[in-house]
Amino acid sequence: MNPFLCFVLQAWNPSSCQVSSMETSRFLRDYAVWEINAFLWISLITITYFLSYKLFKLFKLWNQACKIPGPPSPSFYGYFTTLSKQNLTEVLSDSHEEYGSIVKLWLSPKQLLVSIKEPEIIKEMLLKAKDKLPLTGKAFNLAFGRSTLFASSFDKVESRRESLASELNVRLLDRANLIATKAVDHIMAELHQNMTKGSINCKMTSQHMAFTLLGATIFGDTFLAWLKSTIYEELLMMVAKDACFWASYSVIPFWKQGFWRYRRLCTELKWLTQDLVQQCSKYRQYRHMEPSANLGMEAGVFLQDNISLQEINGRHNVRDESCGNIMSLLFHGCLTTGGLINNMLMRLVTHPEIQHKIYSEIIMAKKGSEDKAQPVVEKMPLLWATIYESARVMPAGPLLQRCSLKHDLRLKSGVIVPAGAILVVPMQLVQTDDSSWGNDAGKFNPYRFLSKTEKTSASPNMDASIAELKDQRKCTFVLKDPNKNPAFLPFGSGARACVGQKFVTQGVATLFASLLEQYEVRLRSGSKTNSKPSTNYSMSQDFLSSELVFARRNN
Ligand code: HEM
Repeated sequence: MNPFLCFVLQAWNPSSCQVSSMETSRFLRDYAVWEINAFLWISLITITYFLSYKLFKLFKLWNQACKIPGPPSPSFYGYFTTLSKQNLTEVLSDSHEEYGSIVKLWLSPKQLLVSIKEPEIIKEMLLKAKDKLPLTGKAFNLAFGRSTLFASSFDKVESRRESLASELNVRLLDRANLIATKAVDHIMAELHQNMTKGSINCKMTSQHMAFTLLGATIFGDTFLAWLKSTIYEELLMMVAKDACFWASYSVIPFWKQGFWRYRRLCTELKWLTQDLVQQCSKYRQYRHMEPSANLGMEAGVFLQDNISLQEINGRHNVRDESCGNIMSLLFHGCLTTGGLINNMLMRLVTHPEIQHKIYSEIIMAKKGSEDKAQPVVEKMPLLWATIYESARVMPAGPLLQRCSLKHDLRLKSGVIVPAGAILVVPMQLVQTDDSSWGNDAGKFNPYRFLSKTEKTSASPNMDASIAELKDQRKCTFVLKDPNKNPAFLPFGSGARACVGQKFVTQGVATLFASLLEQYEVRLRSGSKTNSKPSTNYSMSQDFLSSELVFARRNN
């Protein structure tokens, strides 16, 4: 019988008054022992259940993973140690060659990576797997605070993605030319100034151009007039650089001074973002404007329409989330757009014949246009083809990554990828694969995105973005839709595809139309670079950070 129950029954018995104090203390000791035993048993059962569940999941993972082809693990710790010495894309390239279009790689006994190289299966996977790796969301969260655009779970980002996509692709696209032209004028003025110093660094300049283009898009004129933009750009890049490192700690490293220094930088960045948002709101109130009535979106999509400055100051949740979204978007946009601009500049200096043809195209398009001040980028197919080809040969990142956090992923081919496994698409392998791109897949050739036609008038089948060019031989080139090739993935695809694709390509086209009309871009003599960079899997840093000269044209 329960000792506590015995004690209560004895308490009803009058003779129990003579129970000695010794018996009472023995009873209390027994009772304590009983309670401790019960607690230990419950803990043991819970821990055993928890461990068995984990073990069951591990066996299930191993069992499901056995059916996916791939190289055996080099050690108990998987490929993790090997990958620090060898490039992951090279390892995946060898594995795909040996094991086919879907391969697995053990990163650790619990961490399975599945790589897919076949374009049709990739499309299917990118549609079905809607979550991103938890580490990515954690890094964004640590650096920029709560964000509803780059979180790992799809449920958290779905609605904000939609509102941003409609803002960028519906409301702003009509005015994308105008926004880019304003930003480009600003960039060109800075470029004129910098050229007095001689050459400029390609990588830094590209990043700055991307930052200005995006800032003007989100904040409009206010951004272009904002005095703190230079310090903001530096701080944004500093914060972004170390985000993954600090996020990789599973416990916050509060004992490290470096971590607190990093947190201070993050706070400073947030204050600056708030300052910029407030400048925008003041400007809007002063001009009695609707959000987005100015050139850019005036942070309207983030701040939600009709929120006044006082409200913004009072509603911390709205402000924190909006700031997180603005900072993460600026970071993602700057890094990717800067990379694309950098890559394009370098391709143009190493392929002067293409630069020359784009210049002829710009002059011809301008001659046929009524508005001489606005570059008519729709009439420049070679320029668009160069953008797509640059994005193809050197994508913004080596991998597209996804995961399905809750459910196993069943592919039509019969392969089942267990929940929680890391799914990756090796971008350089897919985008330079001979079977999708032909024998010259490794070469930079923008003409692969153009088809020749003898007709000089526009075909009725052309879509809006398709334009035509008459070159010296009077033949016409028509731009193909790059997204028709399932192996074209610089902006991803499926549920988490980039929402900025249309907008950013329009902006970059406007930027280069103005830039190449006014300048011929050359490598500074003596600047070190491969004259024809190859698309090997490790990008050449020499190639990416060369010194350039912008020589003014005599138009
Ligand atoms: C050259 C420039 C850019 C490139 C190459 C690029 C590329 C990408 C890629 C590869 C992804 C992941 C797609 C996937 O996993 O399927 C992505 C996501 C995203 N991009 Fe971009 N991007 C660029 C510029 C921009 C710009 C300018 C914006 C907005 C102004 C933007 C907004 C986004 C957003 C919001 C996501 C996150 C989608 C999500 O996680 O659900 N991107 N981008």
